[in-house]
Amino acid sequence: MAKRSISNASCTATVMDRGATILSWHPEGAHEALFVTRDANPDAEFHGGIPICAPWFGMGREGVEVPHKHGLVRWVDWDFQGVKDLNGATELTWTLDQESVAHLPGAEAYPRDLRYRYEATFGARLDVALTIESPTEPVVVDSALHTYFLVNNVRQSEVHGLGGAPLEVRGAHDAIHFGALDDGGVDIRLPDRIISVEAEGARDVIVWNPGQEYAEGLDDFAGEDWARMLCVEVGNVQRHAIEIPAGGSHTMAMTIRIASRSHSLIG
Ligand SMILES: O=P(O)(O)OC[C@H]1O[C@@H](O)[C@H](O)[C@@H](O)[C@@H]1O
Repeated sequence: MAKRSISNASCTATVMDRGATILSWHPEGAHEALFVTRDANPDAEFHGGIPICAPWFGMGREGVEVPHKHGLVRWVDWDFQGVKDLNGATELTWTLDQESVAHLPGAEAYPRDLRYRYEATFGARLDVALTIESPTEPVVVDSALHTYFLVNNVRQSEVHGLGGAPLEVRGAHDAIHFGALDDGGVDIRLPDRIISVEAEGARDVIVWNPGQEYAEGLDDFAGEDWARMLCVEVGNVQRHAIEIPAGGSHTMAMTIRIASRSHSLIG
C-alpha cells in the first residue's frame, strides 16, 4: 500500500490513500501521537492510525443490518486531491464517491451519489475534517474518527472530560460515551504528556482497548501492543446518527494537540 510522507518545520506524518488513513503524526519536540500495531500489514486489515468509520459505526444501530464493523470507506482508496501549504502546516485533501464503495456489501442501503471529503492539516497540531454530502436523497449516517493513540502504558492513563470521574482504562474496555463532547473536548492524561482532543460537529466519544486476551486473537497485535494503545474516537453514532437532508451535508472536525506535562499545549 502506497504511503505518503509529510515533513515540515512543525511535524512529520505518514498517511495512506486506503481509507484516507493517517498512520503517524509526530509534532516537533513532542511524542508520536498515533499507534499502529507492530505486525500491521498495510495490505491487509490492521489496527492503528485514524481509520474513518462511515456510513455506519461498529455493527450499526438498532434496526439497521450491516455486514461487518465500521462502515465502508476505510476499505478503499480515496481520491487524493493534493497538498497545500497553510502557513507552514501541510494540508492534504481526499474525496470519495459512493461509486467507489458500491461493490462492498452494505453499500446498497445508501444513496448512490453520497460523497465524502476529508481534509487533514499537519502542523504543531493535527486538524481533520470529514464532510459527508448527500446531493439528492435524505440519509442517516453514523460516523467516527477512530483514533488509536500511542501511550506508554495504558495502565497509567486517564481519560478526562467524559463526565464524572476520570476514566481509568486498565484492560479490555469498550464504551460509547453519548454526548460527551456536548460540554467540550476530552483529554488523555499520561505520566509525561496530555493529549487533548477537541471536536466540532461530533457529540460522542468511544473509548476502546482490546485488553490482552482479545488482542491475542488479533493477527497484528504482538506482545504488549494492546497496552501501548488507547482508542479515543469522536463521532455521531447510534441514537446520535446524523440525518442529512437531500442536498445537505454534515462536517465533523477534530483537533489533536499534545502537551508535555510541564509545558503548555503546543499548537
Ligand atoms: O477491529 P476493528 O474493526 O478495527 O474495531 C475495533 C474496535 O473498534 C471500536 O471502536 C469498537 O467500539 C470495538 O467494538 C471494536 O472492536
